[in-house]
Amino acid sequence: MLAAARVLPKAVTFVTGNAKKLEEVRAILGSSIPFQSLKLDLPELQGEPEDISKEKARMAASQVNGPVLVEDTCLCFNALKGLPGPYIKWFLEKIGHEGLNNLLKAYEDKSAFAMCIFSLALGPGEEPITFVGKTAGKIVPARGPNDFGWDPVFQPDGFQQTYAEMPKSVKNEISHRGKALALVKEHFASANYTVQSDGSD
Ligand SMILES: O=P(O)(O)OP(=O)(O)OP(=O)(O)OC[C@H]1O[C@@H](n2cnc3c(O)ncnc32)[C@H](O)[C@@H]1O
Ligand SMILES: [Mg+2]
Repeated sequence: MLAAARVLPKAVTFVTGNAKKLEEVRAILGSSIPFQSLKLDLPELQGEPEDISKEKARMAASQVNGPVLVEDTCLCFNALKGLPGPYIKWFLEKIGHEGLNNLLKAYEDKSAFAMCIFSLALGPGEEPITFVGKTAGKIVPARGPNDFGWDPVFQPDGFQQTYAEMPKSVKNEISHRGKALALVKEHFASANYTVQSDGSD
């Protein structure tokens, strides 16, 4: 039985400063969840990945003044007990693909996992709901086009190609982001949200 419909004042806004993330979210969600997007560089927070994602959603919801979806992405090296994790953005920016490989030079274990945590806040002051997707793999010397973050150095388990080398459709099928969004879709399917028709502002 479907839960009673929760009426949202407007469509959910996916907030990100990253055009590549938005491209993947659009490709994965298709028309399954109607959403709009807003390019906003939210602060890079510190802490546990789930807390970071939730806090991002709280900040986004108060800025948008409505329902928002955000995500925070981590790249976690098992030999480094999960680091760089949520700090991968700065590691990538400062030391690049080669530096990421060098971080693991001292270790035999090159295994890693990519993790995406989406948070949905239905409005300002509302407790965000999180959806986690993880894909296991290993860190390899860069291969493939360099158009999205650390894609060239992450080779998912069971594949001979890095994320960067594989067709986008294959990445989206198996990726951390694809898995997290499958849970977001399930949530929307069961939550039965409706959007107020006169809610434009
Ligand atoms: O505005 P937001 O959504 O925060 O966008 P961002 O680019 O700041 O993203 P994060 O804070 O989540 O930092 C994650 C870093 O990992 C990169 N990244 C995220 N998803 C990726 C993916 O699927 N493949 C490769 N790199 C990715 C991204 O470019 C950042 O450098
Ligand atoms: Mg960010």
